[in-house]
Amino acid sequence: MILLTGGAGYIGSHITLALLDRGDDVLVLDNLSTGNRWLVPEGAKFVEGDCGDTALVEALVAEHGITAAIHCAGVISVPESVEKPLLYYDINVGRAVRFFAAATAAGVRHLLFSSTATVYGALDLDMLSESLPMAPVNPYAASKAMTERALADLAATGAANVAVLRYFNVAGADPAGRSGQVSKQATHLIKIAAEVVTGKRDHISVTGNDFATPDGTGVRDYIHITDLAAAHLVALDALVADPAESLTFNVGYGHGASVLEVLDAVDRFTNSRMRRVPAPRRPGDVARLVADTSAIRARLGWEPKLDDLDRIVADAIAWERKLAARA
Ligand SMILES: NC(=O)c1ccc[n+]([C@@H]2O[C@H](COP(=O)([O-])OP(=O)(O)OC[C@H]3O[C@@H](n4cnc5c(N)ncnc54)[C@H](O)[C@@H]3O)[C@@H](O)[C@H]2O)c1
Ligand SMILES: O=c1ccn([C@@H]2O[C@H](COP(=O)(O)OP(=O)(O)O[C@H]3O[C@H](CO)[C@@H](O)[C@H](O)[C@H]3O)[C@@H](O)[C@H]2O)c(=O)[nH]1
Repeated sequence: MILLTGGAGYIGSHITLALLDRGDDVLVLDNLSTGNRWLVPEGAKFVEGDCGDTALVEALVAEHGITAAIHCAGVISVPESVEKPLLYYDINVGRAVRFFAAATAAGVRHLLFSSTATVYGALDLDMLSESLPMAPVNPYAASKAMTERALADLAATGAANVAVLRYFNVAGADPAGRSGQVSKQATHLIKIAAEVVTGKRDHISVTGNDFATPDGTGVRDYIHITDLAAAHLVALDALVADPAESLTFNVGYGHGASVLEVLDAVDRFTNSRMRRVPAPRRPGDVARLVADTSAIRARLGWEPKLDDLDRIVADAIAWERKLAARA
């Protein structure tokens, strides 16, 4: 049985689906702070609780014979982290460390952690490779970098082996429509654009047009959620196959799109033009984040299947329409 925190959220629910699809047993632990109970896929066990609750985590590991843990629970917004830094250190460092301590104390030997491309900071490079030093420039990124460091130190003791996956910009939804992103206050570009398409909002703000990029807007490496989820399965298998090895991988496609290119893709899909309103840069934002993906491809044999911005946008909008019909 695999323990997965944050499984009532966007990414965790898709990883749960991927694990269940291949026949693994999954126990989801989530405090529903941003997640939704109805997003936890049927077939997974669910416990409502905090990942930093040591007694609860130890009891769950013992009761369910947990062998591996995937830690997706966390707070995720760069601008919010600038406003509320200590919340980010509390949840993404404090509670994460307590979670890993409790899990390993109770006997879990394989750990997988949701990290982020933003740990690289504001390097002006075409591609970011895992060999670069972490240089976070906002509290969200710093919180993830600290937990990465704690896990490296833990792995060095031999208590567990660890896979750190540095996600680039995750978007889209399960192609079968079983899950997708649900946000009370969306902050992600493609999610917000999809809300404009369904009429939940009347415009999109383009936050910054003076970055050092070809069209002045931020460039990101958008990856389909289904490809991201698949990376967790192969990473988990690698941890189990070689308990002496720990791994750190970028998970992206290796090419970027600007904000304007993303909005063009949405307009292509709807065959209309959404209202674009210029807005100031958001605090903490960097110009460009694009993955060097050679390591995960070479070591894990991971290959994307849905590497297509139009496909990502189409799946995001299909999910948004489903949510709108549900409301
Ligand atoms: N969305 C992205 O583009 C992206 C990119 C890089 C990394 N990440 C990381 O992926 C992970 C998942 O992100 P997401 O987009 O699915 O966000 P999300 O908000 O949809 O999911 C997070 C889940 O964690 C739960 N949670 C939060 N604090 C908790 C706690 N203390 N105990 C138990 N559960 C708790 C929430 O209720 C929610 O269900 C995060 O760690 C995030 O930093 C996301
Ligand atoms: O209404 C909006 C929202 C965003 N943007 C821009 O769109 C780009 C992408 O922004 P967003 O979708 O919010 O993603 P990021 O700020 O890049 O952060 C995401 O991607 C990171 C990995 O790169 C993750 O670590 C974070 O958790 C996740 O929120 C940036 O240039 C933003 O300035 C806009 O122009 N208008």
